[in-house]
Amino acid sequence: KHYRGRVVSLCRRAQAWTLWLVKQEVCPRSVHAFVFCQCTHGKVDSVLETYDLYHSMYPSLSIGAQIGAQLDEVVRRVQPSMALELGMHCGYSSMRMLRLLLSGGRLITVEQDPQTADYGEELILVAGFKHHQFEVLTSSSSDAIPLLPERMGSHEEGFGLVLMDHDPAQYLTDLQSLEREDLLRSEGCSIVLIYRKRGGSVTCLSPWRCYCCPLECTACHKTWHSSPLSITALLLKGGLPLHRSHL
Ligand SMILES: C[S@@+](CC[C@H](N)C(=O)[O-])C[C@H]1O[C@@H](n2cnc3c(N)ncnc32)[C@H](O)[C@@H]1O
Repeated sequence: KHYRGRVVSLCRRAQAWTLWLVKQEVCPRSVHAFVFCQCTHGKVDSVLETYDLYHSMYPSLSIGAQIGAQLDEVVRRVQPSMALELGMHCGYSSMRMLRLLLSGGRLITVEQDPQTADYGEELILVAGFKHHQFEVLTSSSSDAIPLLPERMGSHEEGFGLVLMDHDPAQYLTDLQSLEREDLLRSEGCSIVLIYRKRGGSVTCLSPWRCYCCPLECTACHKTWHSSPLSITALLLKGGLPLHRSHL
C-alpha cells in the first residue's frame, strides 16, 4: 500500500511538471486537492504551510513563503481596512493578507478563471475565513474594476492596499482605471506589484513614485526594470513611505 502511494505521488509530480514544462501552466485542481486533503481545516497557518509544502514539490504560481513574508510586512505596516487583490489563483496570497487584516477589514479578490476562483474560494473558507471578510469576483480585472465602487460597502475611503499579481501587461491600465474610479484611499494607498518574468519593466504613473523595491531603479519614479529575480515593487501615493529596509 505504501509502495502504491509513492507511485501515485510520483505520477502526480511528473504530470504537474510536464504541464508546467510544456504549457507553463499549473493545475489548480491539483493545488486544491493537495491542500484540501493535507491541511488542518479551520487553521489558516496549517493551510499556508501545506501550500508551502506543495510549492516546494510542484510547480506553483503562489508567491511562496519568502515573498509572502514581505507581503505580510507590508500588510502589518499599512493596516488597510480595505484591500484589493488582482490575481487570486488558489488563494495563497489572499489568505496571507486576510489573516493580518484588522478586525472589520475586508479583502476583495479578483480571478478571471472560474474554476480556479472556485477552488481558491473554497480553500479560503477551509482556512476559516467568512464571507463578510472577503469577496471573490470572478472576472478579468478590467471588467471587475468598474464594479468595485458598489462592492465597497461602508468603506468609502477606498483601498489602502492593492496587490497586483495577475498580468503585468495589465498593471498600468488597471492602476489608471482604479485612479479614474477614485478607488484608492486619498490619504495614501500602497500598491504591491509582483513580477515573475526576467527583464520586465513598468512605467510608473505620475504622481505615483517608486519608493521602494528590492531592485535597482533605473530612472526611479519614471521607469524601473526588474532584475532576474524581481518580484516586488511598491508604489505609494502620499502617506506612509515604505523604504527598502522595511522589506
Ligand atoms: C500568478 S497567479 C496569482 C497567484 C496568487 N497571487 C498567489 O500568490 O497564490 C495569477 C492569477 O491571475 C489570473 N489572471 C491573469 N490575468 C488576469 C486578469 N486580467 N484578471 C484577473 N485575473 C487574472 C490567472 O488566472 C492566475 O490565476
